[in-house]
Amino acid sequence: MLNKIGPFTINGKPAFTGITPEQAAPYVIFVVKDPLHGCEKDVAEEVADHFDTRVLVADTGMCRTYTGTYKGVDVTVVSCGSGAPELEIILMDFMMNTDASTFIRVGGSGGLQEQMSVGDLVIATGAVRDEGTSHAYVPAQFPAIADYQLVACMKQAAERNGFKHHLGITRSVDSEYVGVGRPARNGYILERHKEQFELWHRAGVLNIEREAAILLTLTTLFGLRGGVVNAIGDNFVTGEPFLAGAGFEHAVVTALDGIVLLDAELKKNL
Ligand SMILES: O=P(O)(O)O[C@H]1O[C@H](CO)[C@@H](O)[C@H]1O
Ligand SMILES: O=c1cc[nH]c(=O)[nH]1
Repeated sequence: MLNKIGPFTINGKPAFTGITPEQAAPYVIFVVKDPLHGCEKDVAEEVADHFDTRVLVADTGMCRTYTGTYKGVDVTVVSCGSGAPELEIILMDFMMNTDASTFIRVGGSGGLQEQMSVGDLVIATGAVRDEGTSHAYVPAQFPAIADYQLVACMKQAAERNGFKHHLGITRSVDSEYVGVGRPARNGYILERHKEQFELWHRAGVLNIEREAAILLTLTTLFGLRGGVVNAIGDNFVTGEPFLAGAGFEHAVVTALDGIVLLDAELKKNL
């Protein structure tokens, strides 16, 4: 093959995360560093504060990574930028250089159905691939599906914690404005943007955000375990206004407790 391209590495480590393979746990949580979660400090540190033990593995400025234990299970958490293009490169650092097998996005999203309140959780069973990055990998007909065991374990975790949650489809987009039906500057929005909003609402999609589809496409494509739990930060249908951090802690605990339940289930089947 003419193409002789090699991997991105700096000082022998994966360039974007700076992680060393042996410092990645089998379970990896990805969180977006943006102000929407209402965190005072780096959002990876917020998650790592739940761990029983933790080590700062790397901080490249683009990503901060902690690995530790939570209720006896090894877990890694990475904070990174938002959108599919950024999550792709972070996922590939882990997928190409470590034995991590379970990848979970914990984040925020906009509610698309009236029965959802700000602060509720959506555990995705799958994602609409309305972003661009996943289409570079595999045609649109290929489904972005969450791992059924991981979904079941996160659902059980949410139930045990008494967190109001919904299971269903999350739609990932690239445009947080007209792409989701949110008017841009001067109220700019086209009929097709409004139609798209109606379409996905009627199709029963629960929430919109930007990273679920790339994560679930790649984990499904590469035979890995993927899952997404997003809090509802605002609601397009009821007009309930955005509240920074609403439900984020619940999403974090749902993912962490879900991992503990999944780990026990997998060990039982060994
Ligand atoms: O709430 P977090 O997880 O940051 O993610 C949501 O918020 C971001 C918008 O800035 C989008 O990327 C969307 O996915
Ligand atoms: O809370 C959120 C996050 C992403 N997109 C939204 O519409 N709301």
